[in-house]
Amino acid sequence: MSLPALNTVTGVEPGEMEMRGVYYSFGEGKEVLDNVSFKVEKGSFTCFCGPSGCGKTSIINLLAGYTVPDMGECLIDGVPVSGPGADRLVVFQETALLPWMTLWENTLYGPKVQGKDLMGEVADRAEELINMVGLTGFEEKYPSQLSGGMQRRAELIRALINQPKVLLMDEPFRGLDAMTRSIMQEYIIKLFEHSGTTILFVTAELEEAIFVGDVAYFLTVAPATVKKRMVIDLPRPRKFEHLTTSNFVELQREAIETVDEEAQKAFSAFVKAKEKRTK
Ligand SMILES: Nc1ncnc2c1ncn2[C@@H]1O[C@H](COP(=O)(O)OP(=O)(O)OP(=O)(O)O)[C@@H](O)[C@H]1O
Repeated sequence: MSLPALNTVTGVEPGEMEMRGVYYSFGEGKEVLDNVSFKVEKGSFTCFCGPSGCGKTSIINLLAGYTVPDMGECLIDGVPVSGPGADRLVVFQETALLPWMTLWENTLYGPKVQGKDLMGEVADRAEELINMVGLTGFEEKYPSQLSGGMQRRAELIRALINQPKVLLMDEPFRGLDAMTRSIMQEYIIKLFEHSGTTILFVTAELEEAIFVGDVAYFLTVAPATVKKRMVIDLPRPRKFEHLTTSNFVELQREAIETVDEEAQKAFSAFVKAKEKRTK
C-alpha cells in the first residue's frame, strides 16, 4: 500500500493501533471480546465489520481509553493505552456539533480549547478542511442551518483539525440516506488520502468497507474474535469506477460469505434461545 504524503491537513505522523489478546466483558455472562488481536497499520484506512452487538463499539472505547480490557493490551505506537489522549479522536454516530456555534467556530473549537493561536496556521487549516468537504460559503451558518450530510462533514473536519494521529470512527454514516452516504464516502476518502491519518472505521455496510478501506477485519458474533483480515488491494486514489471492477466484486463476494456464516450462527443461537424460553 502506498502511503499518502504527510501534508498540511494534519501535519502529524500517523499512529499505529494494536490489540493484543484482549478480553472484555460487562460482567460474568456478558463476555463481549474473546481474545481479540489485530493491528491497524500506520496511515491505513482499516474497517471493522461484524454482526450487530458483537463488540465493535467496545473495541473503539478500549482503544480510545474510555474503558479497560479484562485481559490483554491496547497499544498506540507500541505504548499501552492508559486513558484517553489527544493523539486519538473518536467520531460517533450522532452529531457532536455545538448548536450555538457557527461552522467556523465549531471547526476551531478544539484548537481554541487547547489554547492555540486561532489565526495563521490554524485558520489556514480550517479553511483548507472546510474547502475539502465542500462547505466553503457556509462558515457563518449554525448546525441547524446545515443538512444532515453537511453536519457529518463538519464533524469530520472538526476532528481532523486537532491533528489526531488516529481517528476512530463508529459508524459515522449510520442513518444517512443512500445518496448522502455515498457523498460522505467520497469526502472521507478524500480527507484520508490527503491527510494520511490512520483511520479505524466501523461500518455495517460491506460495500462501504471495501470501497473506502485498505484492510477490513471481520468479527464473529459475540463474544467476538477476529474471523478474517481482508486486504483491499484496490488502487488509490479510490474512485467510484472501482465499484464495478471484477476485483471489487470478488472482494465483495468474499466479504458477504464471511458475514453470512456469522449471520447464520447468530440466527441459530437466536432460535435455540427462543426454544429454551418456550420449553
Ligand atoms: N453498558 C453495557 N452494559 C451491559 N452490556 C452492554 C453495555 N453496552 C453494551 N453492552 C452489550 O455488549 C455487547 C457489545 O456491544 P457493542 O456496542 O460493543 O457492540 P456493537 O458491535 O458496536 O453493536 P452495534 O453494531 O449494534 O452498534 C452487546 O451485546 C451489548 O448489548
